[in-house]
Amino acid sequence: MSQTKEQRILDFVLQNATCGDPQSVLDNIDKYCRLKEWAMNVGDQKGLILDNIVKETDPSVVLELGTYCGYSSVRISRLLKPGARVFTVEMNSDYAAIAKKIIEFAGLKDKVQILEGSTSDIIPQLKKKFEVNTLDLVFVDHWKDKYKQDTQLLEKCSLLKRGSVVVADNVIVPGAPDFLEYVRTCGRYDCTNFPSFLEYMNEKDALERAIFRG
Ligand SMILES: O=c1[nH]cnc2c(O)cc(-c3ccc(F)cc3)c(-c3ccc(F)cc3)c12
Ligand SMILES: [Mg+2]
Repeated sequence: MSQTKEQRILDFVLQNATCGDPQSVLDNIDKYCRLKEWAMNVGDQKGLILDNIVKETDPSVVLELGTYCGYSSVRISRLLKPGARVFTVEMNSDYAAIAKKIIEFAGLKDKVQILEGSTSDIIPQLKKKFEVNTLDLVFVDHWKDKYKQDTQLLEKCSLLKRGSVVVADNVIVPGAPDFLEYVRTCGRYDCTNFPSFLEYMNEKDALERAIFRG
């Protein structure tokens, strides 16, 4: 059966990265996607900004919307203290299967739980089914048209507390203008834009950090 791009990324990692070494997994995904086939990982440049936000936040409970191949799950969970957890939501089961293998190869399976399904269905289940109280960090990186509605759903489900940090990828390319307008004007978030570049390209992109005021 012909391989998918995501299977080729996994194979490259398995053949070139070091088992149990998250940084080598990240470096090899970046190498493959820069030199061979572009893919929608947050990448090394925006990834460094995300690293700094994770280190500043030192979260115990992280929610990621959009797992893809697991690159940012590895990126985030490699920085977490013992006992801290990442819940990552992916609706594409082929992507989820690849991500599971990449996260396991990186040695991070005990820190990351992949939840397969739609964010609209899973977010309302986090408290009762996954024993989540509130979220310390949310990385929004799934689909531009769902950023605003899912952020409002997090509020509605009382999953954000004062100081909860929401970080969104791609707020320039492809852009999420309704999300940006909402978090910047609704009065419930302190927003900061972090200009960078689209992964593996010279196009301008940015992360937006929106800290919930409670
Ligand atoms: O959808 C995305 N989710 C999460 N991160 C993404 C990302 O980091 C980058 C892109 C992206 C792709 C192609 C391009 F020219 C510019 C940007 C996308 C995306 C946008 C529209 C699409 F039709 C399919 C993919 C996503
Ligand atoms: Mg992205």
